[in-house]
Amino acid sequence: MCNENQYRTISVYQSVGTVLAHDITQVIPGQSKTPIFKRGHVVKKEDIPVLESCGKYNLYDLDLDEDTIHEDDGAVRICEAACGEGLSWSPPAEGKSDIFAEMSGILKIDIDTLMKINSLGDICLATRKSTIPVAKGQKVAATRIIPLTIKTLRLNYVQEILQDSGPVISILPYRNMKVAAIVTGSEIVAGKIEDRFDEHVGAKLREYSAELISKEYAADHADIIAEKITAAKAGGAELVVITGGLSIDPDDVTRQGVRKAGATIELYGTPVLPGAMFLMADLEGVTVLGLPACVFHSHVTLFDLVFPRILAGEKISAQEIYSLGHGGLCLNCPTCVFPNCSFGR
Ligand SMILES: Nc1nc2c(c(=O)[nH]1)N[C@H]1C(S)=C(S)[C@@H](COP(=O)(O)OP(=O)(O)OC[C@H]3O[C@@H](n4cnc5c(N)ncnc54)[C@H](O)[C@@H]3O)O[C@H]1N2
Ligand code: MOO
Repeated sequence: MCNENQYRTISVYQSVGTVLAHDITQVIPGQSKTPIFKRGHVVKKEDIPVLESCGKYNLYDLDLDEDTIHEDDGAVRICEAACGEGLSWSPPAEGKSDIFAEMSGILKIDIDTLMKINSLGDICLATRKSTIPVAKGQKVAATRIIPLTIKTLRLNYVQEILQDSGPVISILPYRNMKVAAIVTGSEIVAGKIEDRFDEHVGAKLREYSAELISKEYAADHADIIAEKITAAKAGGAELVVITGGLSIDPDDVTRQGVRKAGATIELYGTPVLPGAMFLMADLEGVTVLGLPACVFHSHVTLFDLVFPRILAGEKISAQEIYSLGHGGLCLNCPTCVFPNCSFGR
């Protein structure tokens, strides 16, 4: 650990003229937690009662040698080593730097390396959950060292781990994707039920700036659905979304249509609610998603977990979707805070 001689203690009553070795925090329970004095502040007579009110009776007068790194510099060095492209960080306050997304996309965390770093015990790297969609400017992580100072060698070791692994935190940006929609349902084709695609699924495509290149209606016939899928691919779709017809009625023939189009069904049936009847298929490199009608009445479904990741270029396996059963139950809260909840995490 650190050389004891570097940590001289001074009574606050004799501290006038002392340069503060670190930010000093004032906590007012239930109200605020702010650095009331910053590192480098020169203590004045009138500061003494304020320091007392924060419960500070002694201060450090640090004398760091070149083998020792201050907490503020430590935080910055961890940010530099842990962050990939598309991230920025705040100047340290109270020894901690916050890390922000510089672009919208999918947050990726190298969980194994994160665990390695945090298991060292004197480094804190706290992140949001991997694979959540984040918007430009959102906080995604924060870091600090635990002691006030750390040996340079120790931080060099952290940097070596990160050099070997590559960035622990990165953002996969969304691509502009051409999406074709096929809305199934003979009742919709006949005009008996008004199509609500645009306000539900369409809104989500717009939210992520995906390009809706076509929207076709298909009655509940496998051949018609297959034709529409073939045409969507020929029309340049990179992703085909088909709604409805995915549960257990005789009229639910979307799956048969996908098969007739020649696509390979990678997944039908999931442990995620809403989204149990979700389908995922591949048609010569074009992803085909079957969205059960829950997308028309639930604010959030499995589609919200999968769609942004596809836009970011990720290939999601059936096995990964099966693993979502743990955390796969949406509680349909009156005020939805997704993705900041346990759904799909
Ligand atoms: N006995 C069972 N009932 C249900 C099961 C089940 O396994 N056993 N599965 C449930 C699940 S899970 C889902 S999800 C729903 C819906 O499944 P489908 O994808 O087959 O939905 P549809 O039958 O095609 O439509 C249901 C309902 O929604 C209306 N709809 C469909 N598309 C649109 C649209 N574009 N705009 C407006 N409304 C639309 C449609 O007219 C139907 O009224 O099944 C559960 N039930
Ligand atoms: O596919 Mo359904 O969600 O379980 O509504």
